Amino acid sequence: MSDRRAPAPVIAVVGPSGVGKDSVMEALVARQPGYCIQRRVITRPEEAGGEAFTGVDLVAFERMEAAGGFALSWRAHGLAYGIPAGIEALRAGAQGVLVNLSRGVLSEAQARFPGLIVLSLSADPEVLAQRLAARGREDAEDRARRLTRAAAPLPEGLRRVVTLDNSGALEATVTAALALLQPESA
Ligand SMILES: Nc1ncnc2c1ncn2[C@@H]1O[C@H](COP(=O)(O)OP(=O)(O)O)[C@@H](O)[C@H]1O
Ligand SMILES: O=P(O)(O)OC[C@H]1O[C@H](OP(=O)(O)OP(=O)(O)O)[C@H](O)[C@@H]1O
Repeated sequence: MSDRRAPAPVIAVVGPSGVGKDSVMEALVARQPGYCIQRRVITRPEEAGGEAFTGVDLVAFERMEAAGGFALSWRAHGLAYGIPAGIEALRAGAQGVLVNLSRGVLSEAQARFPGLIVLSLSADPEVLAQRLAARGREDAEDRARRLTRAAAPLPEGLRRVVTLDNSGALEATVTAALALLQPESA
């Protein structure tokens, strides 16, 4: 009998821009030893701030993509996003690996990562608009475009979905998320 542990589940944190995906991910990792975050590669300058990510230009991104460097990649908001293939090494040593994904890539993610858990966050429309504005990274036009995707549905056929409203305090969301995720990821 092998004594190798199965890879940790990938926990895809999804929801509209400004809903709090990165904040919830950071708070979950701070509260739950064994959880870690897989950083994304994004065609955005690292100085833009926000989550910790690897910023590359489109030529470098497409080179990495063609070389099989991404477990998943997609385009949104005029940017290209990739989840490095190195996520498998993180899964080998963790209890859960959190990634910020597009809702549009979830079916592919479930096929790529068996046992995928989706943590789907929502917030009231006025809260979303306020948070996006407070973040201050996008101009008004880009913010308005992002808000039109706020209610985008999840694809059919996802097997493990945890849905939470993050309109209230971050701590409340994280406590609820841990209670719902831990039995599943233990
Ligand atoms: N529960 C919350 N209560 C108050 N502010 C929050 C909460 N969750 C996130 N925020 C704030 O909202 C903004 C957007 O959060 P962020 O985590 O960047 O969202 P996303 O990754 O979904 O775009 C940030 O300024 C963050 O500090
Ligand atoms: O298909 P959707 O579910 O609408 O998602 C589209 C993109 O928006 C989200 O980005 P995020 O809110 O993190 O914005 P950012 O990557 O520009 O920070 C998500 O991480 C995807 O990259």
